[in-house]
Amino acid sequence: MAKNLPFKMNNPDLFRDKSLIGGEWKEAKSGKRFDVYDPGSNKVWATAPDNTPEDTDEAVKAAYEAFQTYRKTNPRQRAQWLLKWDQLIRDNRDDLARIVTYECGKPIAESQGELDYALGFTWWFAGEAERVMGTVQVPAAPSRRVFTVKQPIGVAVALVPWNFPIAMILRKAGAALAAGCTMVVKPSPETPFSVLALAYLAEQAGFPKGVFSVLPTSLENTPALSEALCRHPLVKKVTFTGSTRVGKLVAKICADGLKKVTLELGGNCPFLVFDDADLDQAAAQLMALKYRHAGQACITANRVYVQKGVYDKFAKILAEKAGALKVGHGATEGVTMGPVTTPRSLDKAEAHIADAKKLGGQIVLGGNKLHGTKGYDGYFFEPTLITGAKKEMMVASEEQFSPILALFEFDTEDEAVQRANDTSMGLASYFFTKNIDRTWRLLENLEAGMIGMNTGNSSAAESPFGGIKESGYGKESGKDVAINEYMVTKTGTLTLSDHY
Ligand SMILES: O=CCCC(=O)O
Repeated sequence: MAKNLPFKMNNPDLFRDKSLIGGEWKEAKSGKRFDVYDPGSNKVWATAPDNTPEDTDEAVKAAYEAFQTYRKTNPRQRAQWLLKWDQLIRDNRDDLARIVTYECGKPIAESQGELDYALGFTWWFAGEAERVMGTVQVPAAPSRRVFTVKQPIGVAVALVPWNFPIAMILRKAGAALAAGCTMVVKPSPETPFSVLALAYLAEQAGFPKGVFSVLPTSLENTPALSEALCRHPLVKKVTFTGSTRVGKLVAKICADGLKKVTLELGGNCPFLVFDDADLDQAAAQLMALKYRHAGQACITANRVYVQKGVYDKFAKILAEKAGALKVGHGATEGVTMGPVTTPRSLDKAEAHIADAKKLGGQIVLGGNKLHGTKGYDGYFFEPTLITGAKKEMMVASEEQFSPILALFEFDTEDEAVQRANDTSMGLASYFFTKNIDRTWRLLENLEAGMIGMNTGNSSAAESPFGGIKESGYGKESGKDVAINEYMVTKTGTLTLSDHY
């Protein structure tokens, strides 16, 4: 199956290019397939079945049928399947990383890093499966006893993005499968194969047929197929990671069927650097956060506010570090920044640069599309640094999702907080300071679901992940909160007839 791939695999069976529905590998009912491009070369490297709404009913019904027995499996059994899945993913880490690189462009070392991060979820949720607990209570009515039990909610649908195709799936599926739910996944059209490979390994791990199904679809059919899944009466839970615009549509559609929803949406995250910060630490963290996957993470630093006294020095450190990035195909040895994943991101990046220039920003590094120039066929954009950024610029109000780093200057802490919070979104905020009082004030005053304090990386299986404001609702990962997203709580009340 994998013989015409542009890269070698240690385990060729891992490459799957059919849908997995109720334990069967299938073509779409229409028989149509769509092209998947390598963003590093702008070439089609494989095709996948182009499912449409007519394919959804079979997948959901199979998941519903599987749910009837899976919901009753012992939590220890579910933990054992999750641990077996975890081990198989670990054993196939390097092959999976290669697929991720050809799907979304990130350098191999970053794809491997994504696998290591993602394996935290299978491991963590294996533990969570056995620790779901209810409560027992003596209420005000003396002859009664009240208790709660938690049960899996039913068939869950996951609508997942292309920027972290392995991690986003394992974060959602780990929680759902630990809870006793079955899941139908609609991967992004850019990244079907990493999810199908995970599905193959889930089968090998022993999960029963229909517990984990995958329906790839093209960009053209994504809205209709997603809507059909969200509207299906047997679907009880929808989890979505993506833009705030689409998240609002998902919430509206799911409201019709009163489905439980988790939304991980846009970020527009601020990153504050105070005069007393360790600038080398702040710069190292910012480089990893901003240029990781060419700026395409929901929690990336979108607006970097630097206090007046260190602004020029910090800009100089960043220009040196960003200037040293090696841009190229993610599979090429030594490359530290790959392409953006879709050509649409290049258009947006160019619009942001033109707007920043018009409003007086200085492009101190990069600023140009490389795609179609100097032998770059893929969707490459130069690592870019803009100084003199202003709040009127597009880079302040829109998520860049490209390797553009915009530096804004601020004077006081109050001003920094006001500007950081001046957005409809609230996913993550970051700050760098050595002042402990300020640290506590900022933790309380910044409007975001996750606060990075002298760090640009706070994502981990053990930590609740999720935003506030228009960055969505619900939590993924972390103790209790994430698995609860896939459960319902039932209250039992017992009256004792011979109350003492
Ligand atoms: O892009 C969103 C997810 C990034 C993360 O999990 O750290």
